[in-house]
Amino acid sequence: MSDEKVLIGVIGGSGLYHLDNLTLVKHVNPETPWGFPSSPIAICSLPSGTRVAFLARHGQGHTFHPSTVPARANIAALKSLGVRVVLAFSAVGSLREEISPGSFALPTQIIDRTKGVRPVSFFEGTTIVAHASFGDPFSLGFVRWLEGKVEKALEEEGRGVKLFKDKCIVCMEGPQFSTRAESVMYRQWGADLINMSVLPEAKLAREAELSYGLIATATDYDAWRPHSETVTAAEVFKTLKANADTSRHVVASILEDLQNAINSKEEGQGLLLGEVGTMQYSIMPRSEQQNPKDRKKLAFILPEYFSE
Ligand SMILES: CSC[C@H]1O[C@H](OP(=O)(O)O)[C@H](O)[C@@H]1O
Ligand SMILES: Nc1ncnc2[nH]cnc12
Repeated sequence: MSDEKVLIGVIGGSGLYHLDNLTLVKHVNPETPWGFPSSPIAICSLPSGTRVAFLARHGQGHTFHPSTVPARANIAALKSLGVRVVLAFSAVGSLREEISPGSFALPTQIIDRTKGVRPVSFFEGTTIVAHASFGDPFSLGFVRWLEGKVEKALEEEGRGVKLFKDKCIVCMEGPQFSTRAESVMYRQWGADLINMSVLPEAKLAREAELSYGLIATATDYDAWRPHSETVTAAEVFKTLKANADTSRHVVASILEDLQNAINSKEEGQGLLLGEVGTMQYSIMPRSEQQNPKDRKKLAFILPEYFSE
């Protein structure tokens, strides 16, 4: 563990590769039992000194495609820096007319359409079995906290970006976009947004007992509209820059309040850090059969349960 703790982690998705509206303090590149993160992590700070650890999900040069993002290393590296709360950003397709490209959304549910090719658990390949609770895949306390703060930040920015709440996101495998039939089916399932990145990231954050919330930034209407062209990368790129500028503004304007909320006993324990302690009830209890090497590996993310 690094001795300089940073409580807040931000994961930037497509188009969001830096937080250059904050001051860069340094880069760190922690090696984890699951390898190195997608890119060195930038520790950035506000003028007040409040710091954030920023990680570009696809690497600085967007070199990882969605199925090969080293999500375990990313989450483990953030946790090793002291991070307790992860605010992730993602470029998403919209499955609803009212969520126009350029809108922001805070999902509270996920439908998994990944294809089993991504490692989804820190416990995979070990002698220790755990079943994390995932009925509410985002940290509801954190999401509810974000709603008002993000809305205020968007109003302050004055570009008219709307915020949608309580939405359901489909995570597909990719890297190709959906067919028209799939896109229509996801709407029938009740989904509102689609991306390729929220899983396994959200699952791994839960296993590491981190609070995790996603700000979904809409770039296109996916492929469900009968009389429109289907989505292309070129279409997505049109809104990426404006969405990234707004995302940076949101981070800068909520950071201080978020740090204070984490530090405040009442809000911090009750709302924001609701996942702390949850893995205690998820790990199968036959600890005498746990291989010491596996315990050491898992102690990297859950020292409370696996340190000697
Ligand atoms: C560039 S379009 C598809 C790509 O964009 C999203 O990435 P991220 O979630 O990291 O912003 C989507 O999930 C796909 O990976
Ligand atoms: N339509 C779409 N499908 C999946 N991921 C996306 N990311 C941005 N737009 C997307």
